Amino acid sequence: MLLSFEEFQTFESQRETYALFGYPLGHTMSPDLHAALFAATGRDADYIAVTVPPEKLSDALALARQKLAGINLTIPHKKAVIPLLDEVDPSAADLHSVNTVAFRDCKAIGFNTDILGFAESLEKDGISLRGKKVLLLGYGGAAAVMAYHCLREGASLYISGRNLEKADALRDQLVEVLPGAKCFTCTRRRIPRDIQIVLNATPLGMFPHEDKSPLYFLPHKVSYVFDAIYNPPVTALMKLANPKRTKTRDGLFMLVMQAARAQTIWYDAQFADAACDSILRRMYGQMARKRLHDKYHKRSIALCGFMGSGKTTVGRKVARLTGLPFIDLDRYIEAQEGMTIPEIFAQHGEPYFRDLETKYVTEISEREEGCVLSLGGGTVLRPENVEIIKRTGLLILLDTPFFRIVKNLSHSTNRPLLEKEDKLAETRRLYQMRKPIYDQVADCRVRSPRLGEVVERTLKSI
Ligand SMILES: Nc1ncnc2c1ncn2[C@@H]1O[C@H](COP(=O)(O)OP(=O)(O)O)[C@@H](O)[C@H]1O
Ligand SMILES: O=C(O)C1=C[C@@H](OP(=O)(O)O)[C@@H](O)[C@H](O)C1
Ligand SMILES: [Mg+2]
Repeated sequence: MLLSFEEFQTFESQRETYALFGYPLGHTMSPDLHAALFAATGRDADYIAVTVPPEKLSDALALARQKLAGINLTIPHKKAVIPLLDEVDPSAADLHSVNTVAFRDCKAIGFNTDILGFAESLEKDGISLRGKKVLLLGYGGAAAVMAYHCLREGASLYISGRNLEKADALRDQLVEVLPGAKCFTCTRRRIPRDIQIVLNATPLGMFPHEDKSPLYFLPHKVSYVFDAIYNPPVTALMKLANPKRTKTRDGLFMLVMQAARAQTIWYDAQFADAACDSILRRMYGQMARKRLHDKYHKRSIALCGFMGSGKTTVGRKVARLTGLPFIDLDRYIEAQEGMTIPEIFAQHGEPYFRDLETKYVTEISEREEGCVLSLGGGTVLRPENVEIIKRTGLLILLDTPFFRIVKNLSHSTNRPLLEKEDKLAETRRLYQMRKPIYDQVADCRVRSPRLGEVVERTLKSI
């Protein structure tokens, strides 16, 4: 729920309620994210977003003390709220940045959980900072959080960005609160060659300017890239990394964990790793759905690929994570025709089945409501079908390695095309014939033998 300040003045909470204050507040994932976290701990609580203009922050905080159980703050309130609070946690005070306020014993106490979110995101990837040479791109609020954590953990930090004076100002602010910290600034041309970790806290590469990157190449010793951006989930900077040598991480897990830690502060919420991972996957699902509309102007996701590549299995999971309805074309045809696929092939032959595919693909594509549509392995071989699918759908290829496809098909009995004496030879023959067509028609592709990875990569490919 998004409220204006005026609406918030008359707002009456039905149950324990938390809020995000910001200005302006466009699209924010926080209400959905906090709702998912409340659900994970079984907390009966609401989370709302309130547009609070800077001059109303003091009034809004006074109202919050009466109506709310806790608040989060975003731009431009993180610093401005500090003089209005009764107490401020030392890290938040050092950073001049409060993103979480708890109301305890009639006191408003400020914390910064962005630091915790960043720390837990690095921890998830097993990254230790002690003694590492770290390059930080940017000098704004997110950069300050990341720099503070790196320096506290004993990294040598190089801050770079377009405006070196601002980088110098951030360095001076940090060295003042962390005396002895190894903090330097450098122009983009003087980046040390032996940098091991790169952190992006600039907005360069954020949707819709996805081709922008704060660097053109990575120093050759870089083993980890963290980008605070989460739309897109894979930024141009992250794409510079060679996956064999360099791990990458986008900013979504940091976002999830700063919210989780706010709930820990508010009501001592504890989250199992599995619960956070499951919420992270759902957030990737929501982001994929948003990008499907905003970037591609489509309402559906269609999965293509060879028989046994995982279209049906992956499609069902992608549907659950995006919240879109799921349709498997083969099951849809079977339900409409009252016959199984092998029965249709046996009684009417393949050309008849292909006409049914065109008929039902048209029907499904014309629906107002979008869906995740798992196609049959042969559906995209007809150019007409591809054209129909792409009118409303983004076509993603599950480019599953051949060895995995063969394993997946080993127990299959309901694929009439493979009912040949030498099933493996026929599988290979069809695969080699079709592979160039799949490659040609797909908008995006996902290649991995591991099912869990395929689902997440499918969402991130959008
Ligand atoms: N990457 C994978 N790893 C392990 N099993 C998989 C993988 N992809 C698919 N499977 C399994 O292979 C079988 C066929 O998958 P399915 O989703 O029916 O493929 P398709 O719809 O593309 O023909 C299913 O039993 C599924 O669980
Ligand atoms: O590749 C094909 O031509 C076919 C694939 C099957 O779907 P799956 O790809 O889901 O197995 C099914 O549509 C039919 O047996 C024909
Ligand atoms: Mg299938």
